[in-house]
Amino acid sequence: MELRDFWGKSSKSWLFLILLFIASFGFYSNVFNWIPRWRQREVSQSAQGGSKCLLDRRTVGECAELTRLSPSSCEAHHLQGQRESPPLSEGDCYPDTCRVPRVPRMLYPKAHVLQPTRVDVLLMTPWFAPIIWDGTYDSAILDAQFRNTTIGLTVFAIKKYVVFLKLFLETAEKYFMVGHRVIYYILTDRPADVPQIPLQEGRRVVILKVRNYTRWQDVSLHRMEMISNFSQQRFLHEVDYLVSADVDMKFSDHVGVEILSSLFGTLHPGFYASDRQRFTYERRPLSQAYIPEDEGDFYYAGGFFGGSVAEVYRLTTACHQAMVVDKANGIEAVWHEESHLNKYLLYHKPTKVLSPEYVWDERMLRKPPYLRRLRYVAVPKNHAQIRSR
Ligand SMILES: CC(=O)N[C@H]1[C@@H](OP(=O)(O)OP(=O)(O)OC[C@H]2O[C@@H](n3ccc(=O)[nH]c3=O)[C@H](O)[C@@H]2O)O[C@H](CO)[C@H](O)[C@@H]1O
Ligand SMILES: [Mn+2]
Repeated sequence: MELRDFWGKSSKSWLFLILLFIASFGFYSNVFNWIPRWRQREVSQSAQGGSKCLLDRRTVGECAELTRLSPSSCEAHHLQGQRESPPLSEGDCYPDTCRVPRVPRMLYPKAHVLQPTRVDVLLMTPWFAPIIWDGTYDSAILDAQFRNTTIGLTVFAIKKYVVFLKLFLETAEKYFMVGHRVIYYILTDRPADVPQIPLQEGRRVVILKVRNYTRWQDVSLHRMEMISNFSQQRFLHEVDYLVSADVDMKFSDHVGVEILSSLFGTLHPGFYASDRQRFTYERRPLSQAYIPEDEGDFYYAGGFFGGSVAEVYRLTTACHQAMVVDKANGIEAVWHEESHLNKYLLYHKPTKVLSPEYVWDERMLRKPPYLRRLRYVAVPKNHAQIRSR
């Protein structure tokens, strides 16, 4: 082969080789670039299973809650509808900035600044949490605000208390969170005795089998532990808010999303007008539920409380741990888990407080005129008979 020919041919080969090299370099450098991106994606997906929302330091559970209500906020960082493992740190959600609700165009009567909706009852706690009374809110606005929210209602029906389930569920279908997604979590030792009730669309029953206890007080006390455990196992992944309710009650009027907030408690119907010295708090310093005479905001009922799953998880875990300490010290708080609930809500101020409209007992109490609606009321029960084995 002549030299010219060689150079003629080989320069073409060289050119071809150089081009090939450049092309494959470009390809591989992209591939190597993608690898860290893959890794990053894996990390961010596992971070979703971790404990923080990367975007704004809110707990991920609350971020998921926020995502559903204000889709612009966290969505970029989280797969929609996917919930996270339990947020374990405190102080990472600021009650008045947790949620900025977005609503569509709506027509409703304008509020009048110089015409208070109620003048006969307290509408706000000293820490600016609304107290929920009839006439103070507009359900249409709230329903829009809380659209796409799923509410879990936990109710225990252990041993003979299964008899209360039918009326409880039937009345809940009529009055509880109508138009919203609801999961009834029925915690029972007798799954076969859970009645079948026709449910509206978007609502379902989940039966969770749990153990029973000989003493009724232990059943009541262990509710905190069980709610705490199930919050971690499933509630955090399945619902936005949790409401814990006694089963020996019935709904008798609207109970809707006006109650929902990070953490809410209900004014006990027997004590809403009392001085704090008369509250039946635990008064023995040995108990973890101890509250001194000169402290206390309200006396809250053990039979109706709730909040975001993250906050209910914190509350129930703290109350359960306090009860474990009490047991080790050989003391049981005077009103069982209700005493611990009151201690917790004294030092973790609820973001909404429900008026006694939300827990009432018509046989024990005379209805005052300012109590316009009775929404959730006690069903008569024979204590000796129903609490026996
Ligand atoms: C309306 C209200 O605020 N009620 C509270 C009040 O008593 P109550 O006298 O209403 O207590 P209770 O007998 O209703 O027991 C509380 C709940 O525990 C469950 N249960 C209890 C026993 C049993 O054998 N099986 C069973 O399933 C059931 O869901 C029941 O509703 O004080 C209790 C603690 O002393 C609790 O704080 C209740 O929440
Ligand atoms: Mn009860």
